[in-house]
Amino acid sequence: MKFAIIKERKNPPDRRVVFSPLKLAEAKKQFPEAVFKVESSDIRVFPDTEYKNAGFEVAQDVSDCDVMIGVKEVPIESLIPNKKYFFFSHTIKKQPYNRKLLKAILEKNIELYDHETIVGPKGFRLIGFGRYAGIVGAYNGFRAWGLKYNSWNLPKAGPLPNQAALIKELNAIKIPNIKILLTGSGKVAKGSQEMLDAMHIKSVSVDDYLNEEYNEPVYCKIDVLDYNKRKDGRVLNNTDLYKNPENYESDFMRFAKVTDYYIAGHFYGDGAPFLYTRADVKSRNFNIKVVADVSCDVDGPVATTLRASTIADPIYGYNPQTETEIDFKDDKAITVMAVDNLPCELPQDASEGFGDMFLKHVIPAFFNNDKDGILNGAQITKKGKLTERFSYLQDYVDGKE
Ligand SMILES: NC(=O)c1ccc[n+]([C@@H]2O[C@H](COP(=O)([O-])OP(=O)(O)OC[C@H]3O[C@@H](n4cnc5c(N)ncnc54)[C@H](O)[C@@H]3O)[C@@H](O)[C@H]2O)c1
Repeated sequence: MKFAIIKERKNPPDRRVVFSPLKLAEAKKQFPEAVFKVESSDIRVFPDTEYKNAGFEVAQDVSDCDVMIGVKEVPIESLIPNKKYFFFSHTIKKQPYNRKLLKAILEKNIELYDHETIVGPKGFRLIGFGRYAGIVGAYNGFRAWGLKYNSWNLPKAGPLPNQAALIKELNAIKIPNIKILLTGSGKVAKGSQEMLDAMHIKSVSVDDYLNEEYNEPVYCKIDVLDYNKRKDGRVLNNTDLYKNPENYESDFMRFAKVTDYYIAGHFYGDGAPFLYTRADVKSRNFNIKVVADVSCDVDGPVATTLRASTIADPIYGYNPQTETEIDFKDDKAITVMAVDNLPCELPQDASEGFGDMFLKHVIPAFFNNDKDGILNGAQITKKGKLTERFSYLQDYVDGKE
């Protein structure tokens, strides 16, 4: 089996790669029978020379390989017919902008496997970048705070080499005695928490957070049952909320009253109460000044997020009275950082993590007859047709919806 690590061609460029030179060497060691070839790239976070030095062939032409492994969508003109491809295709939610791509994949008899559709036996995704989003999101929020209040001037995350460098920057500034709220219990929240802990910011309980004053910065990490309550007053469990969101209402304002900097790292389930609405933000009890919205559900549960922002221009202001965007430095503004592709700002670490996940969960399937059904479950197209699991995309491909 011959695998190609392909060049990213999407714009703006994504510097991540599925295998760093180090992880590719690990893959080769574990699977000596596999051949790995690297397509030359001048935008990848690891230069060609590092792959060459690790003993891999780097070439302009990888059309002799069987399996093409990339990160983002491959432009139609670069798709090589009759190959297997792995990348984030952004087609499974019928995204209109990628309809032509999926059509071309079928026409070119390509077997498409999407990183998003690679799931374990319980249906959980095996490839995800939440942790890196949480790491960069927390950092970007502190950066936004410094710019808003002219208290420090942190560099952007993208040009810094790795998480350790972000932590070094944060540890060189003096955070005032603010209260920091973090929502979520998954990978994003964990990534943000890593940063707060690395800054030695004290973690406090919900009760203390709501009631105590501190002469140091503190943070509180909360989950769904902290910021939602059942309308009938009963206290049940997370599953009850996931299953019956209509029985709940938001209990977020008690946190908004005391919070200065809010990091949104939760997963928002459809039908759940909004954490805070535009009306809530108008309240005198809403004291949040900076929001790093990593969850980034636009015009929804975190009402200050009017739109996703970009790595190039990550920060904007929200005017609570007019419910519109203003300069984030304006006195009236709540400052919002809502970049929706944060892992791209940490390409080196995210690539190392990508390789770990891909080597653990996907590469073995090529050599064990796919005994756990990883490839079978993730496959979107086969012999010019949609697979059964993805047959719901037929109308989308045909341009009927
Ligand atoms: N801005 C970015 O660049 C970026 C990058 C990655 C992820 N995200 C977003 O961040 C959010 C969190 O991602 P993650 O990787 O931490 O997710 P995750 O899958 O690791 O964690 C989700 C958590 O939510 C819980 N959960 C499951 N169903 C739920 C429901 N109905 N309501 C509330 N909680 C539920 C799960 O038990 C789990 O603890 C997602 O909305 C994701 O799209 C944003």
